[in-house]
Amino acid sequence: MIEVKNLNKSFKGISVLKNINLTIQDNEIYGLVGPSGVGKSTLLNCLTGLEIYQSGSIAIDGIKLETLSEFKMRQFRKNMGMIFQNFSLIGRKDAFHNIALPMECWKYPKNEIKNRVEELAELTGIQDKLKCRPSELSGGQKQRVAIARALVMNPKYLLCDECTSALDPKSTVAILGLLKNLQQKFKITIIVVTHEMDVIQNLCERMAILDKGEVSLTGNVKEIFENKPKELKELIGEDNQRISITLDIEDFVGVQKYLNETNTQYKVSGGF
Ligand SMILES: Nc1ncnc2c1ncn2[C@@H]1O[C@H](COP(=O)(O)OP(=O)(O)OP(=O)(O)O)[C@@H](O)[C@H]1O
Repeated sequence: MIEVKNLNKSFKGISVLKNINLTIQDNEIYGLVGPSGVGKSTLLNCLTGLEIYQSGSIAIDGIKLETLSEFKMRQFRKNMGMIFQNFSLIGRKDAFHNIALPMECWKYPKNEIKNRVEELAELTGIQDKLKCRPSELSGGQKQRVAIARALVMNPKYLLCDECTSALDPKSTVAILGLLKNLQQKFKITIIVVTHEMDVIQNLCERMAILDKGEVSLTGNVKEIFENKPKELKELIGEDNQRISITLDIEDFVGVQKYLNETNTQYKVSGGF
């Protein structure tokens, strides 16, 4: 379980995350959404210990990250897989060695690495691509390599930062299906940062909306999209729709009646 309490993070005195409180349960798929620049990636980086924070606390399975030494933090990071929009693969290595990289860094025996890479390649559907370099793969295949690499150390958490934003709709659906299957197979907790509301609705059970560095709303995805609270409307731009129409005075009376009956806000300006 991830528990974020009163988290504050700033860069060079400029506050980015303000008093963030979040709880993410084991084995759930949790969505983080919010306008560009609101601090979503920064929050993910705080969760993986890649960014320090000025105050507050992040406890993952009861371990407070702010208390970990550098060595313990490195050990802890084995538990956190990450995938990104740009895949972050190493261009000169083939898919096999991209996936194997974390295990090689931790000096696992070669046969163990081979077995694990082949198992994950099969699960992610790239068993015939292991000798290909990233430049020889499609976007969807690159993301499958990145997912396999993120899971190679058998992490408990998988953090996805805009992981389908660079993919076409068909590849997006395939990757979302793959993530769901892997979540069930390995019983991992997945945190998804995205701009795509379809991704949230298709993949996540609960979600948080970040606004101006703060959590403006948390809750069940289905309920939030059914009830459309103002926080969601603001995010998807439905709160503020303005249309401008020109009417003859005779027509205006009927339209005005309708606007009043439907509680629609309007402004009248006259002219010839
Ligand atoms: N290393 C850094 N140094 C200084 N400022 C940073 C750094 N990283 C991020 N920021 C700033 O922190 C704010 C939040 O950035 P972040 O990337 O977390 O936003 P985001 O919500 O993920 O945005 P997007 O949806 O566009 O990816 C931005 O104003 C950004 O410029």
